[in-house]
Amino acid sequence: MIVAIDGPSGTGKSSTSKAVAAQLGLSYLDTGAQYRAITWWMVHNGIDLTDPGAIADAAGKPGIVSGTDPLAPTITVDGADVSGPIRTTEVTSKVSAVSAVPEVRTRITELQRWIAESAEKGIVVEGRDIGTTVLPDADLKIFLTASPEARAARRSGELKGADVKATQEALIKRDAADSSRKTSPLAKADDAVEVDTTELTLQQVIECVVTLVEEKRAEK
Ligand SMILES: Nc1ncnc2c1ncn2[C@@H]1O[C@H](COP(=O)(O)OP(=O)(O)OP(=O)(O)O)[C@@H](O)[C@H]1O
Ligand SMILES: Nc1ccn([C@@H]2O[C@H](COP(=O)(O)O)[C@@H](O)[C@H]2O)c(=O)n1
Repeated sequence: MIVAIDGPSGTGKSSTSKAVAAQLGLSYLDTGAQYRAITWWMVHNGIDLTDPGAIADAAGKPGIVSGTDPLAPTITVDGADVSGPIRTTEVTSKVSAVSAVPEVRTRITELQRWIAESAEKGIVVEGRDIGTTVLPDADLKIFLTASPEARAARRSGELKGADVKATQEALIKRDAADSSRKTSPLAKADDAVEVDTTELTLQQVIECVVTLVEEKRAEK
């Protein structure tokens, strides 16, 4: 069972995917963490992120490993735990420039496909292009949405009182960059089920996705 969950920033992909995977005994892959990890490495190593050529040249250098236990997901770069550093505002503001570079996407996509193929009990993979590009044959594709206001309120709550307006502007800017890049942009696959989470609690979204997975399992 391969489940692809895509959608814009702050729609609840990570929270939902982790909970669904844990509940159903599946592995879990946070593909955003991989793009964040490669971005962190580039910042750390002084790569000029305004130069796509420099990003492309460096794309193959960091060794990125994702742990896929939904109860304790991990991400390392060259053996170092970067789960904290990849969540800084600096990495968040720079990740779209790195993830837009085709050489970065080719490398990370290969890694994601290998991880999905190796997941013996099945996997929930979340990101922006999983249903369209990475795993177009996934058994179930979900596209989560929510209003910009709801997403900004959720993120500001998480960032302990961050300004809601500034948070909303930042996430709209990141979504615009991710949706407009040439190589595998953020997009809903034609056969994905769209779930608008604006008026739903996280628990309701989890239940909805669990039901959809169980229906697919019953069909197989
Ligand atoms: N339906 C919901 N109702 C209220 N809060 C929610 C809901 N879904 C998720 N959240 C909260 O919103 C925040 C963002 O959720 P999450 O990190 O899962 O989103 P995401 O889509 O993975 O974001 P990103 O793509 O930026 O990583 C978290 O604090 C989460 O607990
Ligand atoms: N499949 C994906 C997943 C993510 N990205 C890029 O990574 C950024 C961070 O993602 P988060 O889910 O951790 O917020 C995101 O803004 C994209 O630039 C991607 O390109 N493809």
